[in-house]
Amino acid sequence: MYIEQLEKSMYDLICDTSTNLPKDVRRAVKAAREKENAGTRAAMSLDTIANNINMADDKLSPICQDTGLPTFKIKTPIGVNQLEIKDAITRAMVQATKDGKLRPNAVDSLTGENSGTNLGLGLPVVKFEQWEKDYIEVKLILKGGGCENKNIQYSLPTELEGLGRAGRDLDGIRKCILHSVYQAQGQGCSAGFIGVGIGGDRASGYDLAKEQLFREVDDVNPHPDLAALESYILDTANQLGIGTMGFGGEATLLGCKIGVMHRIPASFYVSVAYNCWAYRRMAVDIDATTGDVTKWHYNEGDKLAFAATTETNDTQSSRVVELTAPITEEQIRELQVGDVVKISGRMYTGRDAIHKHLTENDAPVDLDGHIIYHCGPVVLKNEDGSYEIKAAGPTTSIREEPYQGDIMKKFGIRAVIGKGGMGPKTLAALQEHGGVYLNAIGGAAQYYADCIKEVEGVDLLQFGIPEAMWHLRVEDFTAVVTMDSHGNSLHADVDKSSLEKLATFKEKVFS
Ligand SMILES: O=C(O)C[C@H](O)C(=O)O
Ligand code: SF4
Repeated sequence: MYIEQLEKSMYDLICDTSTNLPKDVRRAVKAAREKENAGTRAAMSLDTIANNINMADDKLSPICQDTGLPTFKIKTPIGVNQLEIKDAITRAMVQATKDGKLRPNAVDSLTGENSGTNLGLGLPVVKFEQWEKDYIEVKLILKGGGCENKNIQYSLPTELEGLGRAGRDLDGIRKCILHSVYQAQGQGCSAGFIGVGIGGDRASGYDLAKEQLFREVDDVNPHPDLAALESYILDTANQLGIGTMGFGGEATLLGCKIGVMHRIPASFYVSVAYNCWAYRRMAVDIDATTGDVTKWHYNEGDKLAFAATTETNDTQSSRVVELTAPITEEQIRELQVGDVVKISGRMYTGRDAIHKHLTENDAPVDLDGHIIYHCGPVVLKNEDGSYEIKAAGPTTSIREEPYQGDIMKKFGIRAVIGKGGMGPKTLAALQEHGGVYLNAIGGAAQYYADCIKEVEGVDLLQFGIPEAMWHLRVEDFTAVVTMDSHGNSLHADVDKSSLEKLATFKEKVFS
């Protein structure tokens, strides 16, 4: 009985973490929304995010399609069998994957094969500790890949762009943390949260940083120097003007939590774990004799649902252009950075494996005039053999920078949709070939799944569900032109202006 109940409790924890944003995170998103001026791109993005949080609630579906790398941190009373807990988690992970609450996310690093179950070497991460209490505590974080890629570790002393020398003191630490927010730009789906670990070695420093992400967003650090640093960073980072999705704006960082540990004389690390707004972490207390959940954490206060978006907000300050593939070069050349595009008709997903594949092979379909969506959806197969999209937001586009321009030219692709923007190589290709980069709202997986009316086919499914080429029929799929065919890039502009702003925080603040 204990075993079955424990498995059910673990299943509930996994599903809730994936689908229900914690209350403290909701409060932070709400505060960000209140800061942004209506009608701006940042406000529009936060509206979409708020809508998406509601939709995930209603459908009990993943907030973001990237259900991340699961890390369980467990404390057990002396005498509790930890192997049984691990087995219960394993079974619950498999079930949650089958039910579309988790995307199959475990990929063999050498062969690229997706296990399909979320189980693999070292996955999920499960860490145990013993404690004196008589109940079990299980914490879970589902940390997405795009924000994980923006984690950064500094070894002091160092030189930082914009900020100059960062020495081995509190002010050097301050500079590293500010820089970590700058370097993430919008790529980790800002507005984000950071956990910082000061000290340790490379591995324990990152562990400490990630551990900070289990703190309540609105707690106060008991260490006065760190409390002051946390509040300084939160205030200052929000002056960088990076904004939601890197579109520019007032809300860049929603939480900063800093922990400290000893180091050895030669090493001085500042490790930063960046988490997107889709900050999915939850914890439960479990009765050690029955396996029942006795308490949910992060549960103080009212559960905020967000007011629905008004259509006018979307369009107030932008031109809205409707597009249906195949698109002509002429149509693309008319688009300018800042235009809002509503797409109906066909688009194809393609992310890391597809981009590599297309550089070396022919495309399985005619891509001339078509749209590629950087997306790895959560998909379930129905009994009649058809597919259902359960979650389908964009992935970070910059990973395709080495391939994108060449592929667009080779196959005649006119538009790519993703998030976080792309670099100079792609920008040059857009100009030369007549292409456009469209930024969708990262993490808004329910919102975009709703725009997908049908899966009309799939190719290269052998790459696994997230990496396959899905043929989608969409309606009113909304995205913003952030790189156009005239050499303009909103991402380059925001990077430049935020670096200039960063440089104004060069002077010593903490001694
Ligand atoms: O893998 C994904 O679908 C998205 C990823 O988390 C990302 O932010 O790029
Ligand atoms: S797509 Fe964005 S919101 Fe989703 S896991 Fe990646 S970084 Fe987080």
